[in-house]
Amino acid sequence: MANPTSALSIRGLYVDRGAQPILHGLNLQLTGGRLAVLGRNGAGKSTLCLAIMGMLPVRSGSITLDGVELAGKPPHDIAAAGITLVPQGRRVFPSLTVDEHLRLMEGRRPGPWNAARVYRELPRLAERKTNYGNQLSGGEKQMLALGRALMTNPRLIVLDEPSEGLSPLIVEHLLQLIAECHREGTSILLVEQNMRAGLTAAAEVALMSGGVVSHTVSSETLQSDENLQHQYLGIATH
Ligand SMILES: Nc1ncnc2c1ncn2[C@@H]1O[C@H](COP(=O)(O)OP(=O)(O)OP(=O)(O)O)[C@@H](O)[C@H]1O
Repeated sequence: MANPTSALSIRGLYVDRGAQPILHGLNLQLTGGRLAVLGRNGAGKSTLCLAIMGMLPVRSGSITLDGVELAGKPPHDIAAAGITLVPQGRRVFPSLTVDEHLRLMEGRRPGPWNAARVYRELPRLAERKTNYGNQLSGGEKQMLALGRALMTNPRLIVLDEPSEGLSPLIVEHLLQLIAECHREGTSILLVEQNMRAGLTAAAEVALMSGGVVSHTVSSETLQSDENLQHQYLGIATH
């Protein structure tokens, strides 16, 4: 039996980038512990992730975690509330070592994750402990971005396209670790263009286009509906 997970509720979210409106009254509910958000390039997925983390201003709307309003709060308050983001592109510092990245996050929130456990679960990082960010491969950077996020012992982890540019083997390893976090009670919001990764990670999928969530469907429904795949992910039907 999984531990109880936190509920994320987003209602009527409007977010702009510069003068351009990007999210247009987006609604999303994560109540079952794991939700994948799938959509094509430009659907607004990264904008959503950054807005949840307080890294883009919310024009209007509500973002709550277990009923506590977070919209309009700065990123450090949102991190303190237990949300962590694994950003698109990994954002690893070129001149910090693997170990320094992890130590930066040490002791932020109590919980089962510490550097020893990150090294145990991601042994490749232990081998690269003294290497600098700019010496890591794409897969190693993604492992570090995930390890660093886990060091904060999050209640909700938001992952923005973690599978981008990685081999299927590495993606599988990361998804296994994410599933383990979920079993321990962390809620997972996995944003992807890669349908396979999204379907593996969650039983429920929010389909995003044009800055809103248009449908929320089960992963079985998406898997069997080629029209939906074509419409939201641009996967060719035949
Ligand atoms: N820094 C920025 N300044 C202004 N507009 C931006 C910026 N970043 C993205 N946009 C615009 O916001 C819209 C949504 O982009 P966003 O990155 O959220 O989409 P996405 O679904 O994550 O796609 P991708 O997978 O390509 O990142 C796009 O029209 C994009 O051109």
